[in-house]
Amino acid sequence: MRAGLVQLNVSDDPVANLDMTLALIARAKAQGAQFILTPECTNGLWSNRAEQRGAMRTEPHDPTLAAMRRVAMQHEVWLLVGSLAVKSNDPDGRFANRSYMIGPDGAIVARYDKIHMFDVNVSETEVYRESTAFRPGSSCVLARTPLAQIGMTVCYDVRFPHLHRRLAKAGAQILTVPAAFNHTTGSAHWEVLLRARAIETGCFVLAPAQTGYHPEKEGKGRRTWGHSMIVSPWGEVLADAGTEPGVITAELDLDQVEEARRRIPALMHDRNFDGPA
Ligand SMILES: O=C(O)CNC(=O)[C@H](CS)NC(=O)CCC(=O)C(=O)O
Repeated sequence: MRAGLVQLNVSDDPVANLDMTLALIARAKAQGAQFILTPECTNGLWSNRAEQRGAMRTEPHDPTLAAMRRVAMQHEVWLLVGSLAVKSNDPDGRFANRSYMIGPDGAIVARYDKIHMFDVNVSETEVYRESTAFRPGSSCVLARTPLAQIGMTVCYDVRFPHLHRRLAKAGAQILTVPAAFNHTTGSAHWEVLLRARAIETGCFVLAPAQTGYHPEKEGKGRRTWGHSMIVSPWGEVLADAGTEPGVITAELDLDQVEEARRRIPALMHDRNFDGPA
């Protein structure tokens, strides 16, 4: 199976973001991709949460989601929409940061709400409080498709290895890590984290990412790292998108999942042990 990852540089204009996304999905299809993936926050990144609130829709009324279902049907591909910010039923009015697995008939076969919120002071000037705008999910999701068993995660989740291990033990062959990784932590951690998750689990890791400069955040620049990546179950980087918007593809041979786990059966070697709780 050929996977195609779309790397985006979104703004706070969902219409322009959708145009760019559709053009790059068409390019991935032209390059032979049967499974196409887009980054976290495909419908946009906002600097101003009040403006974002005005632009967000509930799931049945989200124009990006409707367009993604149509384009999956049009190209007859499986499509992982890394995430969309959608209005949820949260009592505090927060959005969901929700990832969608869409089939070639346009049906939504799985939804995953990002569990771990990026509430982090990257530096004195770079502060993120994702949980003020987004309501975290509380369920781990494995999408069972005819393509593969696909463990769904989003961005900051990549730092929580037990989530990935649980997905792999439940049968995942591919882990999806759509992201809007920030530039500072991306340069230090992104590739290492992705390769570690692949090696630990014996899964392919598909990580479509945002790249470049996004609308200013309360006067502070927001810059994402790019480097969308396809990693094999042995931990090799099969493709790296660099820093420009675009598409990368790679052929995924799912037999490599079993092979990597046969060579290093660490997934089966868990033991109970005593010690600090
Ligand atoms: O805020 C929004 O609108 C959309 N959400 C994001 O972009 C999220 C939270 S700020 N980004 C991350 O999780 C980056 C994680 C990261 O960079 C790391 O783990 O180092």
